[in-house]
Amino acid sequence: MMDEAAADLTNDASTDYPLLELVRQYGRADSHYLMGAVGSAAVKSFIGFADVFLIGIAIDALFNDQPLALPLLPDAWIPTATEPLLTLVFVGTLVIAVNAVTVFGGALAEFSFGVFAQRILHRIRVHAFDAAQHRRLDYFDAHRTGDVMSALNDDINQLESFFAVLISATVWIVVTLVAAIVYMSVLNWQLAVFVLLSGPFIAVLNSWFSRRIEPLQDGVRRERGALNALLETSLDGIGVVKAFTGEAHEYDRVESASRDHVRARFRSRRLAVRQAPLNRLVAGMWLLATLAIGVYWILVGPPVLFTGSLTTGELVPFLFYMERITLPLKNLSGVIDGYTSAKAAAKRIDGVTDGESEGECEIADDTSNSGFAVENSHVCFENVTFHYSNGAQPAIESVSFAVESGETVGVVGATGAGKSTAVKLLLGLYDSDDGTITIDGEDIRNVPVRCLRSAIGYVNQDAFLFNDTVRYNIAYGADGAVSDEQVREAARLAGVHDDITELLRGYDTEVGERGTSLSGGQRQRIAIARAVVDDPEILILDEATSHVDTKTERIIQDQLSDLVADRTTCVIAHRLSTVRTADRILVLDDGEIVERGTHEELLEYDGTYATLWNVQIGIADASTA
Ligand SMILES: Nc1ncnc2c1ncn2[C@@H]1O[C@H](COP(=O)(O)OP(=O)(O)OP(=O)(O)O)[C@@H](O)[C@H]1O
Repeated sequence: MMDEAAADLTNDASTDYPLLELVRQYGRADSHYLMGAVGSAAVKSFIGFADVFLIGIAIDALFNDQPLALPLLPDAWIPTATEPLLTLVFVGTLVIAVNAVTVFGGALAEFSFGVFAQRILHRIRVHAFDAAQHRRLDYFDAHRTGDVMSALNDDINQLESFFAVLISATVWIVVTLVAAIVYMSVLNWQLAVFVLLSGPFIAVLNSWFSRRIEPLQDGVRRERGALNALLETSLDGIGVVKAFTGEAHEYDRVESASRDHVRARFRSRRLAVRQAPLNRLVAGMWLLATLAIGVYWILVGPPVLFTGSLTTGELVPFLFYMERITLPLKNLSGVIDGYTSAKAAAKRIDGVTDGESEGECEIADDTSNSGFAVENSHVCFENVTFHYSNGAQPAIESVSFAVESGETVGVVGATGAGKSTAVKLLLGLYDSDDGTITIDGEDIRNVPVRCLRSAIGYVNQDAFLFNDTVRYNIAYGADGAVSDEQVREAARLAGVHDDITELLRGYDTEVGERGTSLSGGQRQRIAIARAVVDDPEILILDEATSHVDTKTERIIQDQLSDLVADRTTCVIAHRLSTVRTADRILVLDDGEIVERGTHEELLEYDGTYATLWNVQIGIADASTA
């Protein structure tokens, strides 16, 4: 079963024709490939049908003494009835020419469909990824990362078979049916009408199946997403799994999710496999009935409701065409199955791309394009209240404070008090429910996200590092646009330069997945270097030195003091010595500010802060005793 806590990715509000919408949105630039492919496939199928027609005409010319009537060819080219060998060679050459056109048309169609498929998939993949990374953070609170990855990977790959194979198969089916009907009508229009009467039966049968298969395909993709999400979290937390010998538990969870996926797939296949034999049965019955009518007509005369004559040379190709129709009908169920599966994938991709994004400003090389640049970095919270979408209580309630330009403010409070939430609101990662947050007097809702965030250097509690070199991770803070010397300077400020030079490959050392080849303290300091490398106007350190010993922390603070001196800085810390020298300290409790002042003022006030301080001093005394 799917994890109930995570929302389903499928966008049920999506258009009824999500695949058509994808082609319209992303396929326009390559529509000439699509047109070329459809045209080649149509020519291939239509011309390919001429061989049987030619053979039928040859039969009547050779055995029934009828003239060789070949439409579109000048009479002077056509052999007369007195030249049977020439007739045979002539028709044989035409059949070879028809097959050559068919082979060439088929190759051209395959090539063009392939190019179109790869180009449109590239655009969808890149756009879907970009849309995903611009979704608001609460989207990722509500959906599992593995599920989103499954949409960006599995579901987009699923579309490959739609663009590269299914469109061509559909064209083939349509053209085959149209061509067969045209050729059959030319041979005998009355028998062709009889064959057409099978159409409504087949249409009703297949629409019944597709209506039932579609929700089952949605279920398949949902279960696949859930399985992927589980695989991702299990492997992501492999260290914890091993430490708690949780392998058997993880195995059971994956086994159960895989079983759910197999069941969902089985439910949809079980229905789909009945479709092909039923189509075949209807087509076979019609073929037999046509054969019976045709034989009776040739031997006895026209049956009731039929008039005129029918020759063997007409009936034989007619039956060949009917047989050729049954082939696409046999494939119709596979095409419908593939189509519903691709439609389910498209709805999930739509679930990623269609929704509220962060309103990113045009990606500009400099902030001047956006019309706003943070200058004084004066930050003000006014009566800010915020609930997480899945939280019962507000994480922040009626919070008001102002940080003057160049000031350092410390934020302390018990775990879960709302400290990190406050800075996430300042970064615009979430939007407050009530109240306003301003920078330099401008509501941050009106400041383009890119401009806002490029003005803020942020070190969060995770100190997440990318699986790349130390240099890459530090330079990331400035979009990679910094010199090696700037990277080293940032590392010095963060007190990690010496540690880096002692690594095997210095700044070129690969830090491993999430930086696991480094110590927690090294990771935090590299994250600080990343935050300061671009010389941001505002610096936010959220538990940025919690893994660093107090001596190293003091060194970092001394080194950062120059940097911090002329910029607005917000330091969140549990260790109160970290914020002791701040210009102002805010004490948060249960989402509200309960005390504010300098270290000395708060000690004198003798409230929550003083109690916390005394406890920490007591711990320090106990440890040194
Ligand atoms: N993404 C989230 N979705 C739902 N609730 C959240 C989310 N992040 C935090 N919360 C809740 O919001 C409240 C405030 O969390 P926050 O992380 O701001 O606290 P904090 O003071 O920074 O805690 P700590 O010192 O432990 O980091 C907590 O009750 C927490 O459970």
